[in-house]
Amino acid sequence: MPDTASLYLEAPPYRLRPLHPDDTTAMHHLVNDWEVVRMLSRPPFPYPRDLAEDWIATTQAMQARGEGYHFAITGPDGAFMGCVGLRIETLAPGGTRVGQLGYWVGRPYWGRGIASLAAARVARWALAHLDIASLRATAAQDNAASIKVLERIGFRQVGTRHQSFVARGSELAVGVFEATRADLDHRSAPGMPIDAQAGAPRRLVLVSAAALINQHGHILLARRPEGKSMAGLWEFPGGKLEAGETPEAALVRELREELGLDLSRACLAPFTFASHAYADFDLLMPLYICRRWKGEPTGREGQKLAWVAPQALHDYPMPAADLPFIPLLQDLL
Ligand SMILES: Nc1nc2c([nH]c(=O)n2[C@H]2C[C@H](O)[C@@H](COP(=O)(O)OP(=O)(O)OP(=O)(O)O)O2)c(=O)[nH]1
Ligand SMILES: [Mg+2]
Repeated sequence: MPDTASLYLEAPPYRLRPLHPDDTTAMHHLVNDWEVVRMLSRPPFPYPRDLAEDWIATTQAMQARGEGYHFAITGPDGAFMGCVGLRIETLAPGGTRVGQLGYWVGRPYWGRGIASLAAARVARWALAHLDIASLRATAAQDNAASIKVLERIGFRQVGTRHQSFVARGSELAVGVFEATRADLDHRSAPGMPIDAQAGAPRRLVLVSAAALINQHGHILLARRPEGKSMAGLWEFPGGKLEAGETPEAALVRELREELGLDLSRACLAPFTFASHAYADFDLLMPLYICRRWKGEPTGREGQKLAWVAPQALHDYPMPAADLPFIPLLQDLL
C-alpha cells in the first residue's frame, strides 16, 4: 500500500485523481478513436462502452489490493483528458518489484505536453511512496510521441520485445524502457536545465546523520519524501551542514527540524562515516550513534519513520552510500 493516503496529485495546470464510474462516458468517447487505440496493447477497436466500465472497476479493485494505481488526468476545469497509471509486477528472478507505467491522452488534448507532465508526476509519486525498485514502460516502435515522453522524463531504453496489439490484430515490436530513482532525479529539478552542471567541478557535500537506537536495540530509519533526491529510499535522519556549522551542531538542528527531537551534542557518539561518489556529487557523511533524546520522533517533513531491527536493515532500500553501515550496525548491536 502507498505510505500516503492521498491519491489526488497536482501536475500543474493538470490534476490526477483515481478513476471513477462517472468517467465512463468521457473515457469511452476518447479511447474509441483509432489514433488512440492503435497505440494501446489491449483494447480492441471499436472500443465498446462496457470495456471502459470494466476497466474502471478493475483499476478500483487493483488499487484496493495495492496492485496498481491508475489516475484520470483532468484539466483545470475538471475535464477528463486521459489516463496514467501503473501496475506493480514482481520480476521472476529475485522477486524485485517494479511498476509498469502506462498512459494515454485523448486526441483533442494532444500537443500540450500533458502525457509528459502526468507520467513524470506519477513516476515520482510511485518511487517515493510504493515499494518498487524501478519503473518500466513499453512503447510501440512506431509511437514516436510516447518514446519522446519516456525519454523526456528520464527513462532509458533497455531492450526491445514483441507485444500483441489487439486493435491492430498483430504482434508489434516495442521498446522496453526503465527508470530508476537516479534516472528521475537527474530530470526532476524543476526549471533546471538538464545539462546545467555539465563541465562544473564536482561538489563535495557534507552531511551529518544519526543512528538513533531505542531500548529494544532497533534503529530509526526515515523514508526520503517525494520532492527530494532519492525519494522513497530509507535513510538515517540528518542533513547538510550549513556554513560555519560543526557536524554535531548541524545534526542537533536537523533532528529537531526533521523529527522534533530535543537532544544535546553530548549524546552524539561518533561511530563511522560514509564517503561515496554519486553521479553528480561526492558525499562525506559522519554517522553518530544516539541513544538518549527528549521527545517522540515524528516525521515533520511528511517522511515515514520505521524502527528497524538490525537484521531487517536489508529489507529497507537505502542510498548507496549507506550500505556499508549495515554490517557495522549489526556488529554493534
Ligand atoms: N540524511 C541523510 N542523507 C543521506 C543519507 N545517505 C545519503 O546518501 N544521503 C544523502 C542524500 C542527500 O543527497 C544528502 C542529504 O541531503 P538532505 O536532502 O537530507 O539534506 P537536508 O536534510 O539538509 O535537506 P534540504 O534542506 O537540503 O532539503 O545526503 C542518509 O543516510 N541520511
Ligand atoms: Mg535530511
